[in-house]
Parts: sequence; structure tokens; C-alpha cells
Amino acid sequence: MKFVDEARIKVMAGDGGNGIVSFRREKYIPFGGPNGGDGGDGGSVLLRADPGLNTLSDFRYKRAFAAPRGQNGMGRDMTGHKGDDLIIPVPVGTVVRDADTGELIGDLTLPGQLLKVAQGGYHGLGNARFKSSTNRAPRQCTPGTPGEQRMLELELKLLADVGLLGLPNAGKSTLISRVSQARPKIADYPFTTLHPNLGVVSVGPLDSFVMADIPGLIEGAADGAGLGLRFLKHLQRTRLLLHIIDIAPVDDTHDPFDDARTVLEELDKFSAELADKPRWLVCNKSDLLLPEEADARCAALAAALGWEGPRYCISAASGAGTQTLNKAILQHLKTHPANNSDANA
Ligand SMILES: Nc1nc2c(ncn2[C@@H]2O[C@H](COP(=O)(O)OP(=O)(O)OP(=O)(O)O)[C@@H](O)[C@H]2O)c(=O)[nH]1
Ligand SMILES: [Mg+2]
Repeated sequence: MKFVDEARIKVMAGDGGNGIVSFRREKYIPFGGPNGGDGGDGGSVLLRADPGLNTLSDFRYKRAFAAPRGQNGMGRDMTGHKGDDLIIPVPVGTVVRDADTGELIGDLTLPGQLLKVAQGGYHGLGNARFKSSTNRAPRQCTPGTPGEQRMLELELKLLADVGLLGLPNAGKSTLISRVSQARPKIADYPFTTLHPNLGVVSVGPLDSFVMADIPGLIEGAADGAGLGLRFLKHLQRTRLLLHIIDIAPVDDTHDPFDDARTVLEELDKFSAELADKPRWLVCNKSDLLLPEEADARCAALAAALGWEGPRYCISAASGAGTQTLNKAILQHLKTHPANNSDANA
């Protein structure tokens, strides 16, 4: 499946309903006055940030969205119905631009947030409105104005507190499925994960944070190889990166040190800002080693990398060490509050 984290859609607000010309016509009432009603306003198109969505892939199937027009006015001073607003759900973290001008229309960062992207047309006036002392039978009315139409460019930047970084098969998806309700596909082939997954990790009854699992990085990712590049930008809004490394001695083709270097080089190449983000080393698959051996390998890896920051040794599969990790993450997030640059990155 091709993951779409960008989409182009056309939005068309409804036209305003026309006002009409009509006169009161009743038996025994000669020269009944004007009674043409106003039209109704056209429906506007709005986007709403929906926490239940995390891809823009729905927009592959439906790309044009039209709100209904306002009803025309009617005789007997009846106003036309207003066209209902059309609300399109998009994932939280969607950035909206005008595709023609590139102008930033808005950034949907909060669940439930609404953004008007096309204004419905205004109603036209019926002839009853034009009645005056000098003109008792006006034949004037105005049409509704057209609804706004525009092409939008949607771009999804996920909002997560913690991002998982690592080579394919490091166990990122296994970790997120172990510690949250997220259920991404897990398999022992590279690029199992094709699009980002978000999971809420609950540490205590009132304490939780959001973790983002993205597709694995490979050498050359920053230049476009594999899938990683287009997802690295999702990590820009996170506050902490977990660099997941498979430390299992599977065979000679895989070396934790080389794996770690590859990821760090891609990170450096991609963005200095991302490379400077707080980052922890997380050695995974400890269950495949004896406990002392796992710790020793993790320590040796840190030494080889010259890594002095926090490091954890876990098994995403068995859950060993993940509670300790989660508590430390929560502590970090509490003591390093988000600043605005995180939200606006
Ligand atoms: N024994 C063991 N196997 C693990 C552990 N974590 C992950 N695996 C296995 O490693 C393989 C890859 O795991 P995934 O979670 O799909 O890896 P990923 O990092 O998400 O990979 P991509 O989505 O391709 O980037 C799967 O076969 C997992 O069962 C672990 O802690 N112990
Ligand atoms: Mg995965």
C-alpha cells in the first residue's frame, strides 16, 4: 500500500440561494405587496482535526468535496434554507495550504479544531426587501453570491511526544504494540511498516504520552532511499527520539554498531535540528541474549559510539525493561515541557 501523507483536494462551498420576485396574490386583495423571500446562505466547507485518523490516505479515493447551495427564496416571504456546512475529518497534525498560492491557511494541531477552508456564498435578497414608500411594487431581487472554491494541499505532520527511530526490523512496531493499543503489522522483513503509527502509552491513570512508529531508515534515506525520508519530518515535532537498535547476534551480516552509525549519519544529513533533539539509545531484543550479555553488549555499543546519554536495554517482544523505559520517558517529558518551537516545527 502506498502511504499518502500528502493530499490535494478540491473544496467547493455552496452558492448562496437567489432572492426572488413575487407578489401577494389573494382573492379580494388587490395590489398585494411584494413578498419574494431571500435565498439561504450556501454551506461552507470546514476541516476538523479528528484524533481517530492518522493518515491522509482516504483522500486517494475522494478528492472533491462540495457543500450544498442555499435554497432560493420563495413567495410569501419565505426564506430559502441555508446549505449545511460540510465538515471533512482530517488527522490531527494536518497542515493546510492553498495549492495555487502556497499560502498557509491553517494548522490543525488540536483534536476537534475546526478550520474554514471555503466560505459559502451569501444569500440574495428577495423583492420584499426593496419595498419603499416610492416603490410599492419593486421588481428587483439579487442573486446569491457564488461559494468559494479552492484547491488545498494537505500535509500531515504527526504530533507525538516520542518518536521511534531505527533500521528496518529493529523492533519499533513491536515496541509500540507492546506498550500501547496501537496494532501495527509486525514481521521479520524490512519495511513492514509503510506508514506512521501512533500509540498512546499509559504509564499511570493520569499519565500518558504519544509514541510514533515510523518506517525504518536505511542507508541513503536522507537522499531518498527507502521510505524513511518522507517520514523523518514527522519526527520533527516530537520531543524525544528513541533510537532502537537490534542487539541480537543473528548472523554476521548484522552489526549493532554499523546499524547505529547508519541511522545517525542519515539523521545528521537530514536535519541538524532533528539530530540535536534529545535522543536515547534503546537496545532491543535482549531476550535473545543472557541478561548479563545483553547489558554488556549494550554498554559496549554505547562505548563504541562514544554515547554518553541515557541508554536502555529492553525486549519489545517480552516487555522486559519497557516499564522502566516508559517511566523515564514520562519523567523526561514532565521535566522538559514542550515549547512553541516544537509545536510550530
Ligand atoms: N526476539 C525478539 N524479536 C523481536 C523483538 N522485537 C522485535 N522482534 C522481531 O523482529 C522482527 C521485526 O520487528 P518489527 O517490530 O516489525 O520491526 P520494525 O522496526 O517495526 O521494522 P520496519 O517496520 O520494517 O521498520 C519481527 O519478527 C519481530 O517479531 C524482541 O524484543 N525480541
Ligand atoms: Mg515496523
